[in-house]
Amino acid sequence: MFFCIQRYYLMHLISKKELRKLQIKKLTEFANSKQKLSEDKILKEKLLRSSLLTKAESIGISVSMPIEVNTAPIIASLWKMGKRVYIPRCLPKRKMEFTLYDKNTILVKTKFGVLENHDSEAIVNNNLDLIIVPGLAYGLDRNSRLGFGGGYYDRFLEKYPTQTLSLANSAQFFKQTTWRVEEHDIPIEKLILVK
Ligand SMILES: Nc1nc2c(c(=O)[nH]1)N(C=O)[C@@H](CNc1ccc(C(=O)N[C@@H](CCC(=O)O)C(=O)O)cc1)CN2
Ligand SMILES: Nc1ncnc2c1ncn2[C@@H]1O[C@H](COP(=O)(O)OP(=O)(O)OP(=O)(O)O)[C@@H](O)[C@H]1O
Repeated sequence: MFFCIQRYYLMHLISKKELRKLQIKKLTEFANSKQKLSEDKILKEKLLRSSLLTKAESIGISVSMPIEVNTAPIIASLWKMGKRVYIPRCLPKRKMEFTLYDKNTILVKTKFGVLENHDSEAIVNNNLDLIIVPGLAYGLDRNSRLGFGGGYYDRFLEKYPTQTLSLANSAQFFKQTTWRVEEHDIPIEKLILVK
């Protein structure tokens, strides 16, 4: 019986690649809605009240693209709270590091479309108290996460384990993980949901 159920679920799991494509389409449409604006606000407020955040002094957070939860107002609040904010930058071999981000930082757009700090003198810190991990989809049953497919966060977190948190709007979260989770996929410690 157990094996039959397990087989049923395996047969109905979607590949990460397929779901990525579906989610990018869904999130692109959602990005233009009023609902997204209101959910961004709710998620920001919930995050700022969470104990993981209040306890953390150094925080890793990405500069969002339009289809992601808007991190600009979150970063502004973190600065006001006196937190040290670090943003990721991609390195060769799908590696990533975090660089200090303050009001004087100049951001450069990469080929992939994200803003990064490319200053060679930037302060690098990969030992952060908390990392807010971006994603396209999250599964509530396993705290699983699907990203853009670079494998940057899984590689990074394997080397520099720390507390992780993700913000999930209504277009990003799934009650069940309907995609094939792989061995290298690191679950997110805390998911903050819009509802
Ligand atoms: N806002 C934000 N920043 C982020 C991430 C994210 O998900 N969101 N990342 C989360 O991981 C990292 C960047 N993730 C990436 C994921 C995939 C590819 C990628 O597929 N690149 C193609 C080339 C794309 C092009 O040249 O246009 C490749 O390497 O083949 C690049 C970056 C770090 N910064
Ligand atoms: N820790 C790791 N060590 C080696 N390879 C890895 C590791 N994590 C991921 N990979 C490889 O990177 C590729 C992309 O992984 P995956 O599909 O999990 O990316 P993702 O989590 O969606 O992306 P991202 O973290 O950049 O948002 C896969 O080929 C995977 O095998």
